[in-house]
Amino acid sequence: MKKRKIVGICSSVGNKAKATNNTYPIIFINRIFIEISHSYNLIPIILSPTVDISEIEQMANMIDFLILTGGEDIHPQFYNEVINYDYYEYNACNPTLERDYFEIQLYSISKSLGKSILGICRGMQIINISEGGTLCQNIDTYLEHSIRKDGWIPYHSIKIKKNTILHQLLDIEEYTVSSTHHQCIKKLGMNIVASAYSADGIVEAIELCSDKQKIIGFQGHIENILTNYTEYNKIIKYILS
Ligand SMILES: N[C@@H](CCC(=O)NCCCC(=O)O)C(=O)O
Repeated sequence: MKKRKIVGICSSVGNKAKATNNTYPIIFINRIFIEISHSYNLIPIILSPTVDISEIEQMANMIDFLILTGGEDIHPQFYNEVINYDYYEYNACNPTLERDYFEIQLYSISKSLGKSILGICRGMQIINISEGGTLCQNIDTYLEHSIRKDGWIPYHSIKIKKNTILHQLLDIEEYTVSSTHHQCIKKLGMNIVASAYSADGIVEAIELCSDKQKIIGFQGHIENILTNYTEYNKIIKYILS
């Protein structure tokens, strides 16, 4: 039997389990990543944050593909800034230093091993910070990028830059994405190419691809809109195959 490849999916850290009403710490992912993995005949593995470097190395060796998922704000200490907004409002129940450290290490090791990497939202920000870039800690532009308090998710259009892998894959100049973030890339990391922007100048996609490696980041949630915005399947296919 042909050995199935493994996709490692990073998880969020929380402290509430709705089903049981307990307050134990939990880790969780959006189930869509499991479904996407299965649709490519991959075995999904949920990666829990750890600060044990040997564990991180073993995880990176075990997987074929890495998905850095969305979630909490990355602490600005990882890009040499102090907090300049209400960090605790956005990360009320989740001190995320452990996850931040874990994902930055995991990204670097996975990259050095030549794994294909997809970063979504926070995941794209992890890629940028790991490559020496920085974030704008709180977006203040005319477009709506954050999820509203009642759960309503804004959509906006993005412009795709020519001469990028993203443009090669999608072969379109403009598309739409759903958006649930309040931070964004300020300074691009070394060698990172910004491949899409929103009308207010926010970096919406990045890439760091070569003949040997595929690394793509998306600020919007392409994973959640694959049925209606089918072109995004091409990105998933590019990374996971
Ligand atoms: N905290 C960062 C990143 C936002 C982010 O990843 N949002 C998605 C969270 C939930 C999900 O994965 O669907 C920011 O606000 O910029």
